[in-house]
Amino acid sequence: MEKIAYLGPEGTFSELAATAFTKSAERLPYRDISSCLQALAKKEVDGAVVPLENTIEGSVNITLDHLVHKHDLPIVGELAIPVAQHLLVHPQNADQSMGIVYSHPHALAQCHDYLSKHLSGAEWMHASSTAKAAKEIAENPSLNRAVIANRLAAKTYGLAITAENIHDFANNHTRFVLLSTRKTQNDPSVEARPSVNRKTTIVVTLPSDYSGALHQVLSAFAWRKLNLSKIESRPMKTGIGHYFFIIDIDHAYDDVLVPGALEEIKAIGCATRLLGSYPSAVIHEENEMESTI
Ligand SMILES: O=C(O)C(=O)C[C@]1(C(=O)O)C=C[C@@H](O)C=C1
Repeated sequence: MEKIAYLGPEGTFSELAATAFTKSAERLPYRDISSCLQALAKKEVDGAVVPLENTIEGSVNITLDHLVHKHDLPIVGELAIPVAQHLLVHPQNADQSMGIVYSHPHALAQCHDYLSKHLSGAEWMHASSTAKAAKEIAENPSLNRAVIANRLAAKTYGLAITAENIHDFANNHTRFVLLSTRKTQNDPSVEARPSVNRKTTIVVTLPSDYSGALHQVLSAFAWRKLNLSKIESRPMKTGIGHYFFIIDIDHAYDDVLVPGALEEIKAIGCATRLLGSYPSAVIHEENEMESTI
């Protein structure tokens, strides 16, 4: 059976996403995103499902940086899943006010407005994942902590939901990617979804002594009418002011115009690297997810 690594323990959004990609695979929880990617690089698993970007919080930098700096692990599919955050407590503490709110930093940030309005006195405490926080308070009811996590975590760890849908913006989605060194470029589970699109993600490094290089990179796509759905700069980590760009193109790599655009970019001295050309789909509502939440 195929093995897929995800950020554990059971009940994370990453697990929900992994299930949405492939229900039949064996899902293996890892303590953090870098361990998931390392497990795939060492071929302990056949694939890894990791978060890339959230509607409210933006990019998951740890994933981007690992894909660019540490590993060569192709993206073979993408799913954006709905992220509904709830406030959970141990059932013994359902009537008490909690002094600490405990969760993954991204989950806390997605509920910033709610927390300032309803739990302004509470301290924020970071956990390695939403489900890790849920598991810990389930095991230690004496901890004076509320947790932000999903419905699956509440069910898995027997916690009470005291406030539902506390994320600050209704349309909260996180893009997850499936990475694999074995699969073909077409992940069949995403390919089979309605409204699937093709996307190509590249990393571009600009030549240092070329003014207007970014303008030229963008115009290589613009005059071919190739739509870009994302462009973001990240530090190269080699010195202040050194950046690379991650660009999402809304077309397949073998789309007739894409190779020409990339050749044009290379001709001005840019280095390019392909992170993947893959099918991409959005799951709009929680009830469209295969797993029970
Ligand atoms: O903690 C989890 O449940 C995760 O899967 C991680 C993570 C993230 O890294 O952004 C994934 C989706 C949500 O945006 C919140 C947290």
